[in-house]
Amino acid sequence: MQGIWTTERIRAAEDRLLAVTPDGELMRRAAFGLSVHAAEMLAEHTGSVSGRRVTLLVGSGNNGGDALWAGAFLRRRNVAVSAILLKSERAHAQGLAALKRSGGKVVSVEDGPQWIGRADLVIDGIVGISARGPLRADAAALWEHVSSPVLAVDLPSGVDPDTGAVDGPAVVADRTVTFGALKPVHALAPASCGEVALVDIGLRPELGDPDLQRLDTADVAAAWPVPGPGDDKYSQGVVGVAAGSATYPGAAVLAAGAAVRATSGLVRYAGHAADVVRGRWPETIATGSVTDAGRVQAWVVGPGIGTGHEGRDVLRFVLGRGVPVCADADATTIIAHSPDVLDARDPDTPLVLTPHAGEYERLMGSPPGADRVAAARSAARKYDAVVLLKGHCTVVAAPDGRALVNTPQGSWLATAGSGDVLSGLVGALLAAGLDPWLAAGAAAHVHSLAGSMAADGAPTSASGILDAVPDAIRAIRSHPL
Ligand SMILES: NC(=O)C1=CN([C@@H]2O[C@H](COP(=O)(O)OP(=O)(O)OC[C@H]3O[C@@H](n4cnc5c(N)ncnc54)[C@H](O)[C@@H]3O)[C@@H](O)[C@H]2O)[C@@H](O)CC1
Ligand SMILES: [K+]
Repeated sequence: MQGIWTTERIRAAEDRLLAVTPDGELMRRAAFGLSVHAAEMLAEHTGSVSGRRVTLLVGSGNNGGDALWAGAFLRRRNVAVSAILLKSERAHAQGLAALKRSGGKVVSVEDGPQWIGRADLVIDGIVGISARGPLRADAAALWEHVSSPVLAVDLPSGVDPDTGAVDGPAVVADRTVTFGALKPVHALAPASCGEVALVDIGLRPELGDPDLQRLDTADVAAAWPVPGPGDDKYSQGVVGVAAGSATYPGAAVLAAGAAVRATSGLVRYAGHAADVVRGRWPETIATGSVTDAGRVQAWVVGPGIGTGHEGRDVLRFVLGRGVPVCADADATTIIAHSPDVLDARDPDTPLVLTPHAGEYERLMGSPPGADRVAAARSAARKYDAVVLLKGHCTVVAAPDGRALVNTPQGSWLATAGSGDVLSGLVGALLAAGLDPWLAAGAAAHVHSLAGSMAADGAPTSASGILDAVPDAIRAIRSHPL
């Protein structure tokens, strides 16, 4: 697992470390790491380091100090460094002195655009973890002129460090170099951060348990069910899928198909699309009703079942079986409109809810807002359920407060039916007995990997994602641990 800490926790840890570290040492460690990445980017983009031009955008805090010190280190490699001080009277004094000593040039904000225009690389040291809100007018005006690759110091300025929200002008970086630990912005705003690199400044021992996590490939590989020699089709966990309708059988085919592709046990289907599901997935046992579906170890319920009486009865029935349930799509809407259906649930059986923003609003009475992690946590508490909040980055929260983020590569998953595939994956992992929070997180991880493998740079579809699920699992399991 990769740990992620809120800026409040980072600051407290930095204070403890600063108290036992010589003055300026942490900033120099951070800045040296930053300068290494800057040189690497120059080499990547221009083929050389010496003789290249770097422009620093420098704000009034320590983030600007990091940039100035990095500029001084880059001078040692014969890089021409110019620094635009947004608040010249409040620029980091030691950093500025170091840059000047090294032969770096300080240029005025008015002359800034021409220096930015000539730069091979721009380093964003405008603000770091202490700032909130979009770029202010002076920085936003300079940002307009940037066309070279951008390296962000700690985080892209103008993006909220704790939520990744962008609410106005903000830096978009090709690479973000952060110090000591990942902050929420790095997992929640991949499009703003670009590639994220972590420079160790010795903070980890001061940090304690993370606030938020991200699954590594190794975590997903270790969690994914693999049958042993003693297993048969029942012992691996039977998945029940209650989805789709005679008019809309697609959701049923996709959710059942994902369960078929994700694990090697048995999948039962119950609903009005039984013939279509049986035709597409002959390995399933398909019946017309949940009441005669037979025994399963977990249910996926909701996609395409409708929100009327019949859908409610189906949901109530599966909630009362004493097995984990993944309630998706129409099932979330039913729960929002008729919360009494949850009375059928044995409180000890896990429930996973998978709302997108609109379904979340129905469940909670207000939209998720900028802080999607807090939003998922509060829904998890309210419903005593694991809540998988869909969006560009998927957030999974458990009622006990655990939360993880899945950071995707691109947005190809935003395609019709993609959610049906995800719920089938969650159901398969629940039936295999995984902890429901981990099941939802691992399913989101494989789903997004399958999406990017299926897309491979061009649009894909839910069927494409479904077909790529085995490749995604294979890629994860063959990844060196
Ligand atoms: N404290 C430490 O131990 C270390 C801190 N480091 C760096 O220090 C940064 C945090 O430094 P600071 O706490 O000085 O704060 P920042 O560098 O984040 O800047 C805060 C300053 O920016 C101004 N500001 C606030 N909102 C703004 C906005 N929207 N637009 C423009 N200016 C705004 C404030 O007046 C304040 O002076 C980290 O992100 C990291 O880059 C690193 O050097 C590593 C070590
Ligand atoms: K920054």
